[in-house]
Amino acid sequence: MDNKDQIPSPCEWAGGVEKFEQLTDIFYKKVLQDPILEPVFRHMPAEHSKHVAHFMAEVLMGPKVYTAEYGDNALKHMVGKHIGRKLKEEQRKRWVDLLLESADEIGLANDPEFRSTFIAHLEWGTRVAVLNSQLDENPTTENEQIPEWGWGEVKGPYEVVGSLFQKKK
Ligand code: HEM
Repeated sequence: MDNKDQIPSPCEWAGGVEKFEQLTDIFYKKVLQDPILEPVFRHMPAEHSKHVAHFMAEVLMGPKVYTAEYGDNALKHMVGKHIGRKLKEEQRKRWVDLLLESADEIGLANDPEFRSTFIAHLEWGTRVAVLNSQLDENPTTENEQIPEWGWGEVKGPYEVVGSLFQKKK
């Protein structure tokens, strides 16, 4: 087997879909206590937290649970939820801060490699959400796939066994 087949996805490395459900569960409890974010999320449906967990896990190359829930237009549905909301940088920043606070509280994997790829996804995703929220129409086309976010430039923790500065062959 090619060695690459044994590399865990970031989702798997972090503990799978359940870990992301745990993360968003505590995160949205904080959101509803937060003066900057509460007005944005006050009408969210009860299942919102789970849906965001499923989306995040799928992006981080986990099982396609979000796609299974919404079908071929899953990405369009997700993007559509942000359209027209006119989100502000202050709200985006607080969203990221509270999510990272929640990650530490539930003991989400905190190795440099996982956190680096995770924060890169959050930076990208939240900035895209703010940009999309300024639009009045959904730019996503039919059947557009949910993006995949891998280990990126840091490679995975599988490369760091033994020594932090081990040379790659
Ligand atoms: C990586 C960043 C983000 C991800 C992965 C994400 C993911 C999602 C998903 C999957 C949904 C749809 C949930 C469903 O299917 O029912 C959603 C809806 C929503 N998101 Fe985001 N989001 C992100 C960033 C943000 C930010 C920064 C804000 C605001 C500060 C935000 C505000 C909302 C709101 C208000 C909804 C609609 C909630 C409702 O149905 O009432 N999102 N998001």
